[in-house]
Amino acid sequence: MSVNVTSPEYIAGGPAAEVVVSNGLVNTVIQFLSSMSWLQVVVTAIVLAVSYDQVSYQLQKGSIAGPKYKIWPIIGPFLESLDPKFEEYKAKWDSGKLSCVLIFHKFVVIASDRDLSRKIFQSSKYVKPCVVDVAVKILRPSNWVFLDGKAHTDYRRGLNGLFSQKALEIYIPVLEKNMDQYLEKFLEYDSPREFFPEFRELLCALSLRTFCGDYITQEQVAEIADNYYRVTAAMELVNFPIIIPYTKTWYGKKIADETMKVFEKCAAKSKQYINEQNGKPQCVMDEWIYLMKQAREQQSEDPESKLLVREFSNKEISEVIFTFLFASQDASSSLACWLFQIASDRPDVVAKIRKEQLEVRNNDPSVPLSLDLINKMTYTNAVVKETLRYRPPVIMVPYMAKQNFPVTDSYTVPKGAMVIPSVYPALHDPEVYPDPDSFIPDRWLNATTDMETRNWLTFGTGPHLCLGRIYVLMLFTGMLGKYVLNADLVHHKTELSEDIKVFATIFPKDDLIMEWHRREPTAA
Ligand code: HEM
Repeated sequence: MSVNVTSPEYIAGGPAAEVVVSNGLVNTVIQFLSSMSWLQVVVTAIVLAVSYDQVSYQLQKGSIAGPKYKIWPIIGPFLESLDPKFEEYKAKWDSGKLSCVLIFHKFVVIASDRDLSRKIFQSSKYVKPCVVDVAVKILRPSNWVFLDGKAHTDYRRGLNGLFSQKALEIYIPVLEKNMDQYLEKFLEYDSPREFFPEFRELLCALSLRTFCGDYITQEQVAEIADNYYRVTAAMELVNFPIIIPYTKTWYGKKIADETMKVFEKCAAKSKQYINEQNGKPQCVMDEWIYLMKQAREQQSEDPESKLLVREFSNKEISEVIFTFLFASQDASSSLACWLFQIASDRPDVVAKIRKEQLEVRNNDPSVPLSLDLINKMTYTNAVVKETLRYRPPVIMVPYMAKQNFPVTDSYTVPKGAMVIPSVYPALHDPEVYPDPDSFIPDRWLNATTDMETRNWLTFGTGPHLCLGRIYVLMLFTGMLGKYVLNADLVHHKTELSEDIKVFATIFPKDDLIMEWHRREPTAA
């Protein structure tokens, strides 16, 4: 807290008295400084800065858990934050329901408790999502993800229809065609390889085809899939205030801008197809433009009716679609890595999935995917849900306190602090998920309310709840079933396979070494 010594609250007397006192004080300080050597001035400045830093930390920390003193003066655990370790996060969660650190001047409060995490997610009066500074430059300041409160809720209402059951049904044939192509590619590899990059490419291609259909060319898909990692790599906690050519942030922004340009052109083509050729929606863009058309027609019939979906420009569409890619790419790649690693390590789980896959298709493996079929895959879906619990891709979500936030009766998060609800501890709560460090898909066959709601923070909760959550479950249930039915997955385990690497989301530390072999889907 800074104290203004010239403020009326601080000294009694009128404006004239204020000037006299502050002049006197300034003179005393100047006299004191001029009697010191430069070395003494520098040492005094450092001592004052370090003391201020410690006092500020102690005041903000209050009663919650955290190091007794800020061990590294000024920078705090900044170096650790550049290379985050899962074990360090875990130690923080174990240290208390609320704990804290101070990195430079940024005070960070971490909630590990389920109820406190939910409270933070749902307190939009006090908090808003917090992104690293460079995200605003890369995603553009006009992007909807930076809206807050009512403006955010209203905008989001226009996007909900893109992930309704009806819309999801439309995307399945496109997804299946692309899943098949990648399955062939994986089966053709003649030796084991790291599947972390393979899955990143697969998920990028699936997302791009779902979002843009055939308006995006195969070359554009390949180029975006190849380069997208530069966007993730650019999102560092601390960046230089301006973007310097040929640095990580420069490449990140370049790729984002080029990708948004591609999306803008796709949106123009989709408008032509839906509006001028009366086409049937086949991808997210089509569905969005179709919903706009429907809303327009409804309003022309009934001018008094409120527009359900307003008109979005091609540029706006391109920015929103980019946020979908941004939100999905790392989390979905993380889920793919854990899901296929876990499945290949557990032949009993694979056998049950295969049995179910044949049953729902009446023993005809050529039956194409549909929403109806996927909804019948109860066990396969349980495997996906258990993976999302056991290895949740997003382990915590940073928010920022817009004002002092009384998070408990005894502790108030100071305005401006980062406040982070954690996802992982709620999903490893032994009272709700007994034996939480074991992978037990069957637990989902008789799920309790707490399992599916109060503790289920995998996709967040509250006004920013993940827009793609139902799509994720549908896509991965369909894909796991199909891949396991058609391939034998061999995992080359290393001593790092079970260790967790944090790279925006979480991945097996050895990048998952696998090989895939073709199998006869009806084989016993
Ligand atoms: C395994 C995959 C995924 C996981 C684990 C995941 C998880 C999350 C989480 C934890 C949040 C923050 C929620 C909050 O603050 O309450 C989020 C937000 C979001 N997700 Fe996902 N997500 C996944 C995939 C996707 C996909 C595929 C899409 C789009 C197609 C998507 C779109 C979004 C969007 C747009 C937001 C921001 C919503 C808003 O601010 O209103 N996500 N996701």
